[in-house]
Amino acid sequence: MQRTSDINIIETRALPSPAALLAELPKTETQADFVTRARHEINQLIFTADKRFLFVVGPCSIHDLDAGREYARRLAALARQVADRVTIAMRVYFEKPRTTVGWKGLIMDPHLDGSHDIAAGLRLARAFLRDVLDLGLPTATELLDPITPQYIADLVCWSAIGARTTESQTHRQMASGLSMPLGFKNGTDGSIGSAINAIRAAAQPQTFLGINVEGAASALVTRGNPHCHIVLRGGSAGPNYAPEHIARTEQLLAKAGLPKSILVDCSHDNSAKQPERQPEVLRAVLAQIVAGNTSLMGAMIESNLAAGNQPFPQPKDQLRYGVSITDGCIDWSATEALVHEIHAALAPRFA
Ligand SMILES: O=C[C@H](O)[C@H](O)COP(=O)(O)O
Ligand SMILES: C=C(OP(=O)(O)O)C(=O)O
Repeated sequence: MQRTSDINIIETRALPSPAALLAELPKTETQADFVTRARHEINQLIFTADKRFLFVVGPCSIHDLDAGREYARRLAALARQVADRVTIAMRVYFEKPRTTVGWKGLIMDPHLDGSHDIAAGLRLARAFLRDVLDLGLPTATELLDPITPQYIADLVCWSAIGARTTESQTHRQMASGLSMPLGFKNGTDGSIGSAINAIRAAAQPQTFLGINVEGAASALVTRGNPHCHIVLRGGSAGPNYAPEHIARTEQLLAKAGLPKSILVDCSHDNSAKQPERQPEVLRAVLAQIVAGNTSLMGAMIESNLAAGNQPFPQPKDQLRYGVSITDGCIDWSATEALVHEIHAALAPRFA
């Protein structure tokens, strides 16, 4: 008989079930309480008149756990200094969507060598999330593969669906079952409509194919996630954080009957992929808030210990410490200065 399936599958590697990984790396009661409180606080910031600002900041991707932990320690200390006006969540990004191909993140290729040891990647990701939570820092990540959440979502305080997947039904269904506040990015072409449709779809009950905690193929029936909002990240036509873009987004949200809650990603097409331009985007957002805007709830920045990025792939022992292997980032001192700038800019709101 002619073979008609698996013609292009070379190998199938079994993974531990989510239940097995959760048992191996359980969360503590303290971590569960912290995640619950952080999600609640972020929801307050995004969906109510709470005056505090959500700042999602951290590396474009985590590839070196020691550098990631050093970054997290510094960020946790900084977060405590500004907590009265700014809630900081760390970008703990383990899954990278690629325009064509490239390294797909720590979960997919933790050894950075193309061996794609996903079981190790899931284990490292889970352990790292626990470490960040133990520092008292809320965790933020992009959820890309629809199976990944079963392994790590219990440790995630805020999540994003990226520009390349906001239009995907699979991701909207997944979002409808997630327990944390979640931002849908506008499309890479700049389309706001796909993110608004995504928020509406994710708010509805959905039934979709996935795995249960034992790893068995299952139909997952969701309640709908009421805590989804838009993230403006610019698009191929240019940035979308200026007052006219914000006003247009507010109009479209209102027309769709959605809360006017917007987070601006200062990176990607909002900074023409030039990391050093992120501060100017953030300052433009702050200026709008100071001028009275009430729909801008927060911002995101890609930041690392050191500035820029480095070519990848390259031999692991030649990688520079604290430098991104995906998108370029601003360095620690610029990040620290920006956080204090946000805190100072918000002073009139709290006067
Ligand atoms: O934030 C990360 C990148 O912009 C995204 O993963 C796409 O990267 P690429 O265009 O280099 O593939
Ligand atoms: C991939 C990312 O962003 P976007 O989906 O906006 O390109 C990201 O924030 O890492």
